[in-house]
Amino acid sequence: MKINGKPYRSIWREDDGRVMIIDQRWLPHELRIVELKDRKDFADSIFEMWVRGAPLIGATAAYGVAVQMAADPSDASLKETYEVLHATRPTAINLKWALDEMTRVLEPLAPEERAEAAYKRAAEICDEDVETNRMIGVHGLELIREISKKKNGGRVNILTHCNAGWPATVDWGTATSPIYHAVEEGIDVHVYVDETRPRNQGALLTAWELNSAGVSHQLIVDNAGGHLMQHGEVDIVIVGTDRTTARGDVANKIGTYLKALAANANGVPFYVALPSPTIDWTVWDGVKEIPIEERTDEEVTHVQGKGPDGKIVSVQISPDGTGGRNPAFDVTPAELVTGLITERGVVAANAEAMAKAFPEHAKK
Ligand SMILES: CSC[C@H]1O[C@H](OP(=O)(O)O)[C@H](O)[C@@H]1O
Repeated sequence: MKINGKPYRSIWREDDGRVMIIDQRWLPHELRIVELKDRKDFADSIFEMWVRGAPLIGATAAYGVAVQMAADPSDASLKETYEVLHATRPTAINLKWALDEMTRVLEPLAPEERAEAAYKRAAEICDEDVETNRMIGVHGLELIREISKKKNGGRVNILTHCNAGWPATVDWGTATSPIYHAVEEGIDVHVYVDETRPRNQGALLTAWELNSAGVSHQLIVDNAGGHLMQHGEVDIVIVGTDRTTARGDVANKIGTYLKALAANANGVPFYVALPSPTIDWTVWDGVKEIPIEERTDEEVTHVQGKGPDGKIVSVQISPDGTGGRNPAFDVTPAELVTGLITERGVVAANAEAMAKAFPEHAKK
């Protein structure tokens, strides 16, 4: 996507070999581009959310393996790197998917061949993510186009939660890709952006990218979505996911489940933009089986923003002595999901439809 007219990906490798990211902790107020130099940088960048979003976490881990292979391509190093990076965040399955993929490619190679092969595969994973998300946009556009036609070209109101946009991926985003494709086609689209406490990925990142792209949008508090749906002001909900099970249960940022309940109660279609590396074919019941990351109290008791002097500050919003509980994700059961927007098309949220769309993964 473009920032001030200049195209960016969220992670890239410079011609001189350095791996660069946009440190998202400072957006939208500061664009800080940093090099990830060693394995610790990569682990810190994922755990501390300099980069975040399931597909981007996977892409970052892939490059983390490559940088480590350049430092030490031994079997022990490859195994330890898998463990170190895998331990950073538990919910997004793309992390394990990318580490498994890098291991699959590198394990059979002689150590001296591993660094070059790792960088090549990491770059492919990034390019594949971009194309996957573009296709999610192409298929999701159909849904928006249908609503627009039903409204005789009237404005299509879309609600999204957290940031499943360009900063959550290498490019395009997943939930935002259909939006960008619809705007490119000239469809009148308006996006209600959930702020998404506690880290406000919606307020800080989704609003920023939509603003940069000139897409009509308004920021809303997390608790306003149900009201807007009750009053017919939301035509479709499109969210991302960090892990979707083989039967279509969807783990996504905390609060997604509540939006799905409200959508279901008000007859609003609830779609999940789902790149296939985010499907965990090994789990069935998302509520029982998907590990939900618990993050720090401070993310709940404090909020970050730009102070009067323009500096980014974190302020305490709750009394001294008040602790917090901070589950970072929840699981929306498949029965609340209208459909899964994948790179291969819109698929019903059930095991049979998913296996048909991705036969290479269907249990034999
Ligand atoms: C396209 S995946 C985006 C997904 O990741 C976010 O979580 P986090 O910001 O904590 O990495 C959120 O669940 C988004 O929907």
